[in-house]
Amino acid sequence: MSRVSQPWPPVPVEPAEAHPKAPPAGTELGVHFGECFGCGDEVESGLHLRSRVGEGQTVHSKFTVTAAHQGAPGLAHGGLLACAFDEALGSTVGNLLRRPAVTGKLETDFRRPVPVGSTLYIATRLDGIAGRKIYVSADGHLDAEDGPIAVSARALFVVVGFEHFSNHGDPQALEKLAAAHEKAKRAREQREWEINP
Ligand SMILES: CCCCCCCC/C=C\CCCCCCCC(=O)SCCNC(=O)CCNC(=O)[C@H](O)C(C)(C)COP(=O)(O)OP(=O)(O)OC[C@H]1O[C@@H](n2cnc3c(N)ncnc32)[C@H](O)[C@@H]1OP(=O)(O)O
Repeated sequence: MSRVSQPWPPVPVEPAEAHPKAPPAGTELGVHFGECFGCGDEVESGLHLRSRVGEGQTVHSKFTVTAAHQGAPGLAHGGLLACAFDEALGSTVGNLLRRPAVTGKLETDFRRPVPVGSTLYIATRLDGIAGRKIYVSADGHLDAEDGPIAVSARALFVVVGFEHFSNHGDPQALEKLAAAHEKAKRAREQREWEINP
């Protein structure tokens, strides 16, 4: 079986410019939702993926594989690894472009086994935009930022309106989340004012 992939992005794209209010390089990105399986603090067996903005429309994420993430004994489950990429890619789109978007397509290449106890360093880049379609890809390096690539992924995210989440998800939980974000934003602005009135 050939490993040669289709051209990427598969359609002509515009360069993906980061939003003017996107967090700058070096920013540690917080948890976007405590109950998120990918990054949430409240999910004990979750991935607890952590991300930092890199230079030039990139984000660097990492997570450590635990026994809760096994498929074969001692090895990470492929679906769990795909989940880590969904989170890393989605966080890159959400934070750098600041547009609500959902995963339309996610493709993964599993190149090396990922043992329990290892840390996957995921480097994600924005590849381009075509209307509502955002193309993004990532490489997951084993145990170091420049370690061997164990998994690669490419995804299409589709921009949606906020009603996507209220119509199809849990509107009450969404309101609570929006209120918590607003509170955190006000606290941040207050701190910035105290430092630099
Ligand atoms: C102000 C914001 C501030 C943000 C601040 C940052 C905070 C942090 C942010 C964020 C962190 C988040 C981290 C989480 C990460 C995890 C993400 C997930 O897991 S998302 C859950 C899984 N995905 C779903 O549940 C989608 C389910 N699918 C759908 O709802 C629809 O199918 C949807 C929306 C994807 C598309 O439906 P349609 O009716 O709106 O649009 P149509 O016309 O079908 O598609 C639009 C275009 O996309 C193409 N398209 C859609 N799906 C495709 C596919 N599978 N393959 C190829 N093309 C596809 C279509 O061909 C069309 O292209 P043409 O415009 O005609 O050129």
